[in-house]
Amino acid sequence: MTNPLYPAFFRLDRLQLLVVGAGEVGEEKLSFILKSSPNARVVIVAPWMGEELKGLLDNYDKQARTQEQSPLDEAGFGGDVLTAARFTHEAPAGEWRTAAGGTVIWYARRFKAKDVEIADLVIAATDLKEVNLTVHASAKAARRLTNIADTPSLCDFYLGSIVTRGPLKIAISTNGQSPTFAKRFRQFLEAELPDLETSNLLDNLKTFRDRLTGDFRAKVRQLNAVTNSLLASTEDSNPACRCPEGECLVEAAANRTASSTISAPAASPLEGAPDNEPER
Ligand SMILES: C[C@@]1(CC(=O)O)C2=NC(=C\c3[nH]c(c(CCC(=O)O)c3CC(=O)O)Cc3[nH]c(c(CC(=O)O)c3CCC(=O)O)/C=C3\N/C(=C\2)[C@@H](CCC(=O)O)[C@]3(C)CC(=O)O)/[C@H]1CCC(=O)O
Ligand SMILES: NC(=O)c1ccc[n+]([C@@H]2O[C@H](COP(=O)([O-])OP(=O)(O)OC[C@H]3O[C@@H](n4cnc5c(N)ncnc54)[C@H](O)[C@@H]3O)[C@@H](O)[C@H]2O)c1
Repeated sequence: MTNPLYPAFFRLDRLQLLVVGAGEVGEEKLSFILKSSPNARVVIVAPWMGEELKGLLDNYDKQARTQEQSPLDEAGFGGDVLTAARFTHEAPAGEWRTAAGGTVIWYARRFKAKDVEIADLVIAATDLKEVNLTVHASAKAARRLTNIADTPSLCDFYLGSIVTRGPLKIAISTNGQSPTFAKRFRQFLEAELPDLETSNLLDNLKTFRDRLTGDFRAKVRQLNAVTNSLLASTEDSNPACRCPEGECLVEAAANRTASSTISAPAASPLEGAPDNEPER
């Protein structure tokens, strides 16, 4: 079977999400969306909201009130913080904020075809096939990207299982064949990738990258050289070699990269290292 899916990483602080349905499936989808993108801008339309989802949103809101809000966008690219879209002539039944600058606004009523107009991305998560089909038809007529939860044949995009380790984001899909495998593989990767060390490794690599001078090819050569050991350790199938000196792979790489970062002069210390092709 071929697998022609094309992954991309959305900035949900810059896109407006509409979620139709706020029961069990809505809670499942939104919990993963907000876990990965707590700065998302979400409008929910559903006559009622499940207690679990309410509890989740209340928790985000409580944190937002107790923690200092980060006024600038989380991704660190700068740019304007966009305000959440809303149906201006209607009173929402609930409104929640997150410490990361996200907003969730709930309108307690049935879905209307025009609702899709405020959104870039539309997710239907109701238990009623005819409602999901109406959402699909309205969203597609307005050329919105559409996910009809748990109905692959109607999805423009699938939601994936997500691993976040600092700046590293890994999205997993099984092309719709086994969401349970996607979940298990996420759990496997989460256990394999220690949070702090993976973040440190990437932070060190950024520092190293920022210090590099020279032309593009020279930079690529040096970055390839300093990251080469990551692959070198995995090439050995002996599991003992994946964890040299009792450290896990990423931990060891983070330590090695930290010393390279500290000692990296403007000119390459790594001349003569393997000249790998840039992975582009
Ligand atoms: C990854 C994840 C992301 C998320 O939801 O955010 C996600 N499903 C998750 C869990 C999960 N979903 C289901 C179970 C029950 C066990 C089982 O069936 O396996 C479990 C496991 C559990 O809950 O433990 C039921 C289910 N799901 C779909 C169908 C319909 C069908 O297959 O035809 C049915 C049958 C419904 C029924 O029988 O009524 C379809 C889809 N589910 C997808 C995503 C998309 C494909 C992803 C991919 O390419 O792999 C796709 C195509 C569309 C979409 O929804 O975007 C999230 C894991 C998050 C995590 O833990 O990390
Ligand atoms: N991933 C999964 O497959 C998964 C996850 C959780 C639960 N489930 C199963 O699915 C079953 C149903 O869960 P669910 O979330 O689909 O149903 P649900 O009954 O929990 O929630 C339905 C939601 O749709 C909303 N809704 C109904 N009519 C609407 C309309 N016209 N416009 C807008 N919103 C409308 C309701 O207000 C409610 O918020 C559960 O019993 C559970 O067994 C599956």
